[in-house]
Amino acid sequence: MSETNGARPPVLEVRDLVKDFDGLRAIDGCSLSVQEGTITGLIGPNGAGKTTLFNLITGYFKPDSGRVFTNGEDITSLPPHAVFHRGICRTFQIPREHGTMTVLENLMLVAPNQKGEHFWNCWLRPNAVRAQEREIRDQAMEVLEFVNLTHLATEYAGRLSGGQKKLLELARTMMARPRLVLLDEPAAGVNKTLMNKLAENIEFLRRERGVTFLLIEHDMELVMELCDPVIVMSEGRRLMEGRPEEVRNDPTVLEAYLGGQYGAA
Ligand SMILES: Nc1ncnc2c1ncn2[C@@H]1O[C@H](COP(=O)(O)OP(=O)(O)OP(=O)(O)O)[C@@H](O)[C@H]1O
Repeated sequence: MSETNGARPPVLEVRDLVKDFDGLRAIDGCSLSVQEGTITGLIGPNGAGKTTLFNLITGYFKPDSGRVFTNGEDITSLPPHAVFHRGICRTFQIPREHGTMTVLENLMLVAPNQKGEHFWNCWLRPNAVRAQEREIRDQAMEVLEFVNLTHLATEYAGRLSGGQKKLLELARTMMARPRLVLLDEPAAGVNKTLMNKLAENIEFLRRERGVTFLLIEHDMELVMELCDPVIVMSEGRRLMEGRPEEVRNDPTVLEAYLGGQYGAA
């Protein structure tokens, strides 16, 4: 268990993580934590290690050293499905929808503990399986309404626009009733109207459902509007953390961006 000094442990804590790729140190002793009920921003220049950190937290990569905790439980190197079962969901920079399934089916697939997954239930308890399927469908329709995609329920997910796919990703995480959602560049490729909708939804889920968010984003307008605190990563570790306005005005942050490939995000 993580040390907590009597206080409630953070929903996510990363301690001294290191990850090398063929001699390149992508994550270099990174430590940070995310407090429950926040929308925490994770920013930093290209190549700072943000996506790699997400992959380490969610079990897609194994760290060379260091630990990851959720609510004090050590989840270092657990496989992705085990991390998911601890209430941690993520989205990807490039949405990973099932293109040949409908939008509704994409959502229904995510619901946890489906009775129909077990052969014996289908055979011995068909009514229970059907009742649960109806329940999951209703939940999926509710989620679709929330993200304004009801009119696309029967559309193949592969035919959605880039922005709609981002909303579908958020909808998929909602189906899993997560405690912590890691969003990788939710606004990238999304038009202003959909981006506002996305921001509204994220804030609603935090406020009304108690979901915590850790959000990688290059769109500083969105970060400033939505995130508090903001963590800045540079060269594989945490450079600083603060209120959005503190981060924006910090000279070391500016320097990290100017030293990076593309200047300030
Ligand atoms: N699978 C991999 N194999 C080899 N190198 C990798 C791999 N994944 C990431 N890297 C390298 O690790 C470093 C950190 O990359 P990462 O994608 O985590 O940065 P980032 O902060 O998410 O960047 P961006 O904002 O551009 O998405 C980069 O130098 C990248 O080239």
